[in-house]
Amino acid sequence: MADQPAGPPPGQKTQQPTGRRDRVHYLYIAVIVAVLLGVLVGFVAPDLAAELKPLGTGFVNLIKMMISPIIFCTIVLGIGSVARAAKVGRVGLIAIVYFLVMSTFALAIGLAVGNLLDPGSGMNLDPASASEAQEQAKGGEGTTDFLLGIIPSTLVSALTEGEVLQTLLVALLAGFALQQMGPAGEPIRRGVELAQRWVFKILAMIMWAAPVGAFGAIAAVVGETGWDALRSLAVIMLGFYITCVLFVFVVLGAVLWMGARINILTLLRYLGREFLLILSTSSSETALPRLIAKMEHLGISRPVVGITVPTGYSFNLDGTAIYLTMATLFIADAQNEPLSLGSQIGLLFFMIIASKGAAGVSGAGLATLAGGLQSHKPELVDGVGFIVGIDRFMSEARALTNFAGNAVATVLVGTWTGEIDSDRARRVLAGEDPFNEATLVDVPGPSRSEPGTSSPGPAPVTAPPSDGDAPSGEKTEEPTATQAHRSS
Ligand SMILES: O=C(O)C[C@H](O)C(=O)O
Repeated sequence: MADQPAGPPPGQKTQQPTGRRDRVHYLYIAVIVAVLLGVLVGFVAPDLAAELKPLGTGFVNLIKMMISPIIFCTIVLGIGSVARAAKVGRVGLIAIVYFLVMSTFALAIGLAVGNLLDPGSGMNLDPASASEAQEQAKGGEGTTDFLLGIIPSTLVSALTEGEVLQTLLVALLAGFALQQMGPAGEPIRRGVELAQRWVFKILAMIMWAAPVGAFGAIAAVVGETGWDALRSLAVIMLGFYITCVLFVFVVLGAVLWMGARINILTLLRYLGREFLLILSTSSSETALPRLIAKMEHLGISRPVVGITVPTGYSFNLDGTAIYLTMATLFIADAQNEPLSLGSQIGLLFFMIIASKGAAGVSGAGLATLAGGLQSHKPELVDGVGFIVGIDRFMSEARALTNFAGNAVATVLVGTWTGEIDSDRARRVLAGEDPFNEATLVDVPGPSRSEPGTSSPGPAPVTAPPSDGDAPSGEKTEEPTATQAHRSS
């Protein structure tokens, strides 16, 4: 194995402060217990279960309120990475084109599998509270109205109304304006970066309400449709996991082999420790600093890693993309509102844009789904409540797939631009040149928001994953992995 063993090396302490890690595990266990309790209540006391529905709706609303700030920060900072990527010419262009193609392909796969499995059909759920939105939607609007609707009444109302397209428009303008300001805009960029950390912290706090939301949502769904609900939820969950596995091994595997003649298994094995980390935090961003370090260790040049990894974390979230289309079809079918082919194509195009506002922190995929539906198919948005009970488990698969997608992207961009030392890559993947965890303290190069900027000396390490609620890219305020080792 090229990497060091997945567990802590002998004699060294585990890399995370265990107290914080345990908190994440408690949350995970709490969600599982809540889901089981919800199923029980749904079967035993369906009337009571119906009364519990607001718990799920409340949780979805909490998530929904986060969508505008998440999209705004992700896009504003993402524009910075794309602009910098574009400046470095070929590398940036190749990365951006690859991201667009692959994430669109992932969205299309989600649609295809959603159609194939038809997981929501037979649930016949009553979208009662969605009726108002439905009426609104059925009111119909022409193309002109639609286009005019993308323009918010004020710059800030885009952020307060929760309209995805309006938020995207304002975020794009803000991002490009910031770029044009050059160094003078640096304080604002830092402000947005801080705001992003703040927003992710709020999202992490909201995730602590997940057990309550999951309990209410599952109880209400099971109370309404009994075994059908469980069957449908099991089908979508299993279907999503299998799709992600196939996507990683077949799609990414084939592209990686054709593009770089590297076996996906050896790459995944090299990144084994990071996958474990993501599994325990349900957030791909927690492994971002380590991905940067490991890709450089693999022999990919620092500028390529510095451009591809951070930009990919904004624009290449393959797992989230698969989820967005698949979950939308599930919700539509569950509410007996199946989407026509035209509608599905419209959804695809909408999600190509909306998915770029997603982020690699736990719950972000659900927020993007809720926000996307709110803007594109308001009659479906309440249906997010049906799926919220199992979101924590979906989040894992999203995060793992997102991470694998960005690792493969980095190797491919490195290969296509001739910026990889192939001999070194071969040696590293063969286990002849193992990654040294100690180098993590001195990871040089960019942070998430400063792609492409390679610092001459050691840069402050972005925080190693410390808990499921810390977004990545945070400058460390806690001991880094190796600092923790050293001080222990
Ligand atoms: O971490 C990610 O990449 C995705 C996240 O876990 C999510 O819940 O959407």
